[in-house]
Amino acid sequence: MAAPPASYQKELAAARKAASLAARLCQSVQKSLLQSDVQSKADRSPVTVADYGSQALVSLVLKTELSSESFSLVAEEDSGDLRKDGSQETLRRITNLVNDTLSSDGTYNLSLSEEDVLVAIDSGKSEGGPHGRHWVLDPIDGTKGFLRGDQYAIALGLLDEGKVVLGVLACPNLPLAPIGHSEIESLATKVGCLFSARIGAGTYMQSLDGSPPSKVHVSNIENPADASFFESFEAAHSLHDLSSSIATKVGVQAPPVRIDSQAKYGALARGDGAIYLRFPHKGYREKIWDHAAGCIVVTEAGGIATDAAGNALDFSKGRYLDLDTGIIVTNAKLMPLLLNAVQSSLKEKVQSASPL
Ligand SMILES: Nc1ncnc2c1ncn2[C@@H]1O[C@H](COP(=O)(O)O)[C@@H](OP(=O)(O)O)[C@H]1O
Ligand SMILES: [Mg+2]
Ligand SMILES: [Mg+2]
Ligand SMILES: [Mg+2]
Repeated sequence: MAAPPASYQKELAAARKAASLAARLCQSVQKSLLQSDVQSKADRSPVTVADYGSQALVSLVLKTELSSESFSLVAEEDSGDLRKDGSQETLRRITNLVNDTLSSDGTYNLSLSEEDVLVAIDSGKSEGGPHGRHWVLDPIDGTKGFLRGDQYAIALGLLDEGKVVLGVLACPNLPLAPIGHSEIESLATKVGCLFSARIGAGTYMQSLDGSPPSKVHVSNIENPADASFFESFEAAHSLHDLSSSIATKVGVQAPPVRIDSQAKYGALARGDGAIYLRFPHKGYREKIWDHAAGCIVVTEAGGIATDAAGNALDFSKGRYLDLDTGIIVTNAKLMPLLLNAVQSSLKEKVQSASPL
């Protein structure tokens, strides 16, 4: 008899637990961020004690909860810089953060040494690929937003035979109420959302402090004039001019909503806006941890995510996404219009760049 199809329920519960704990660690750091908490990586992007602490925690919780022999994790950070001279104080701070978060939760009777933390961080070095199961983690997506006190997410997905089968997005600063409509945003709005999705089972949102989950769905807007769109806050991450030309072409009237991280996918999954456009500068290669969890959160809520050529995102090629320019996300009704506008704006961009 054939084995029943995997339901991934146990894995999803472990992923929720891991991301919620990591969110707790990140929140405590964001409240009292010190100058010495922030380092610069070799590519000059920022990394903080919270990125490292979150990665160590998630890796530890998954291993403890699932006790599976073959554990593979594809994650953004590694311990290289932490092992260098002069990093002892940073490593001590990360170790304290991880241990404090574990003991505040009380579920695990664990106390980690500095070496344990380095090993936990480095268990994220897997190359992923088309076979078997691989967890995919961005311990803090939107580190620049995190540093500004804005949006960020802990993004955790699971690949099985190259496909994303579950995803969890913890967004500690995302309001529970819809965003993008300034008239209903107020300082009193409660924040902290946890999105979770399982293949074939839909997308749910709950508050990070433990409200019961409720099912969410993408916007069913058909007329682009009623749609609003999301893009990166950082102009260095996505071409704002290009998305503005696409939005104009398709008939969007509202100004872009610019927020950091995969919180964009979460907000889209619950219908806050109808479109997400991402067009990195030439030569940038997208990493799977920047999209795996977000992608299933939005597709299980009824959305579609493709590259600029309309191809589904392929997570089976290792640590990088192999795609034609850009990522576009919207509902099934708007996708054909949006794809046309994308193609036409990209053509104009090439024509205006080439010498006469
Ligand atoms: N030049 C660039 N172009 C596009 N994306 C970039 C980039 N430099 C960094 N990124 C990615 O953009 C992510 C944040 O996305 P967003 O702009 O939607 O907030 C970063 O994730 P991290 O913050 O995890 O490093 C990083 O992986
Ligand atoms: Mg990221
Ligand atoms: Mg990150
Ligand atoms: Mg980073």
